[in-house]
Amino acid sequence: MTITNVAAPLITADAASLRHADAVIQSINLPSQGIAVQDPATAETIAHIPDAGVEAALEAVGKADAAGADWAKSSLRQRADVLHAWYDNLVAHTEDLAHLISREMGKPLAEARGEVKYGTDFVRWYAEEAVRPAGNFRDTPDGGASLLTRRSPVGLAVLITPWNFPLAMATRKIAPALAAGCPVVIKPATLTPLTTYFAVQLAIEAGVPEELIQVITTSNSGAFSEAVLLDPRVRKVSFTGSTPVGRRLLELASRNVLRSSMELGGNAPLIVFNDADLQRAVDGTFAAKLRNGGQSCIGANRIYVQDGIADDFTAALAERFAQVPVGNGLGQGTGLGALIDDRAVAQMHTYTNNAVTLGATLLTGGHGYDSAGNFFAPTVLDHVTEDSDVAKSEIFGPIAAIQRFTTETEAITRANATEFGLAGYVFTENLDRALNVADSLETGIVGINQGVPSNAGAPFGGIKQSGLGREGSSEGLEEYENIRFYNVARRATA
Ligand SMILES: NC(=O)C1=CN([C@@H]2O[C@H](COP(=O)(O)OP(=O)(O)OC[C@H]3O[C@@H](n4cnc5c(N)ncnc54)[C@H](O)[C@@H]3O)[C@@H](O)[C@H]2O)C=CC1
Ligand SMILES: O=C(O)[C@H](O)CS(=O)(=O)O
Repeated sequence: MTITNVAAPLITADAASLRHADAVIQSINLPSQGIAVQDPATAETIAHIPDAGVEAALEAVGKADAAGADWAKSSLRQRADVLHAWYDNLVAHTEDLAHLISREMGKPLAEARGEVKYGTDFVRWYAEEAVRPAGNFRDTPDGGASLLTRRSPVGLAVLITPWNFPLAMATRKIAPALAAGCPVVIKPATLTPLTTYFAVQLAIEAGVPEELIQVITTSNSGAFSEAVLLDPRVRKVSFTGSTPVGRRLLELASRNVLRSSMELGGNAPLIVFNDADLQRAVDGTFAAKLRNGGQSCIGANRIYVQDGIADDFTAALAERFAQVPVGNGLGQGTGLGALIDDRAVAQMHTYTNNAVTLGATLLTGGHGYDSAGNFFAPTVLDHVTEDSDVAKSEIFGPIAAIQRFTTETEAITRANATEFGLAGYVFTENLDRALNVADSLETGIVGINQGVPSNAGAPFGGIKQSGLGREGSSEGLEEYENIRFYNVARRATA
């Protein structure tokens, strides 16, 4: 099979939406011009961001550290009020944020609005969580003393985020850090940095102390992390991105024994049983695969379908994929936007060709477009073999790779045959089977008849080589807290 591009019409950007996005970009205070930021749908340069060196990064550490001294002394109510104000300001700018996300990352405007809802939910959750009383008073088992436990801010946190959810990955880290009383230095991906700059600008407008959140962008992220993670003022690192980079950051974090949160790569299995509700399984798989154009660490990567339902399922899924409108995320009705860069598109061609060469059947898609943008068609491959690259690698794109199975035990064994353990999915109308399979999956997250399991109220994170720690819910706050205890001697006074 050869790499093909087709001249099928792509949806173009709506002029008013482009003007809206570019007006937001103009409103962002970018301290200097260094690195070009491109629109993945058109290859246009839409902004230039600072290219900070080590000196500027360490200066940011100093500013955050200084601002953090007062923030650590703030009352829980003060922290909550500021986070509520930031939430309100973000929500008030939903359209600005959504247009900006679409412009710099490529996702359809409707999905970008969904990300704004998801990302702001983290700020609201930690505004509410900030005042939750934590700690307790207990007696030692043998008496004679009491134990008081309390929580304190872990200290200056370095946050490093990926390009695929430019707002949500930033707020999922900044909000709990602030709620716990910590200052932050955040380094967003240089592919999609503008949303972080804008969101932090809105935070300062809402009353977050000006120097408490420092944003650093740099073309040399390795030098950045080697400098800041070895700085004694830094006490925490929280990273979302690929497992190889996570390993490197953990090596650096080990030097000063930093508290570390790692949200890393995935290879999610999605299992459809014969007793699944067909429509529910197709809808859930469509969402789990095509959300964010498949560029999600929890995206359905290996789709296992039981023999009895497989023909109907694959035909229905292929029909859904074939109907997805492809084009500029700022266009009317776009269902799948541009992928983040041309390397991603080339990778989709390689994955498709490799799978078909090894025996897979291409049911729909499998091609790119004659365009300056990074487009690849929604693709469904059936009868994928286990030695195919798509069966072993994190696809991170709009390719549904379907494999068939016969027994429940076989499906679980194959699903767990990976070093990753972030998310998994199971579709069945049998409650016992759903919970038995969920219990057996070696993942931190399971979607049961549900293709989008993420929620600000849930402790998001992986096991095995998909990461350490959790983000979201009350567990996400503990990542930024030290738990301490006082042992108080007691004696009778009456
Ligand atoms: N577990 C999760 O929640 C998520 C995991 N990911 C994973 O991330 C990958 C795709 O996202 P990418 O941004 O391409 O990942 P990436 O790991 O290449 O980059 C992520 C961030 O780390 C920075 N970075 C890279 N090398 C660094 C270094 N040596 N020191 C400091 N920072 C460094 C990048 O500039 C970016 O800001 C996939 O593997 C995906 O599974 C992506 C999103 C969420
Ligand atoms: O970047 C990702 O893939 C996210 O962590 C997945 S989610 O939390 O947005 O669902």
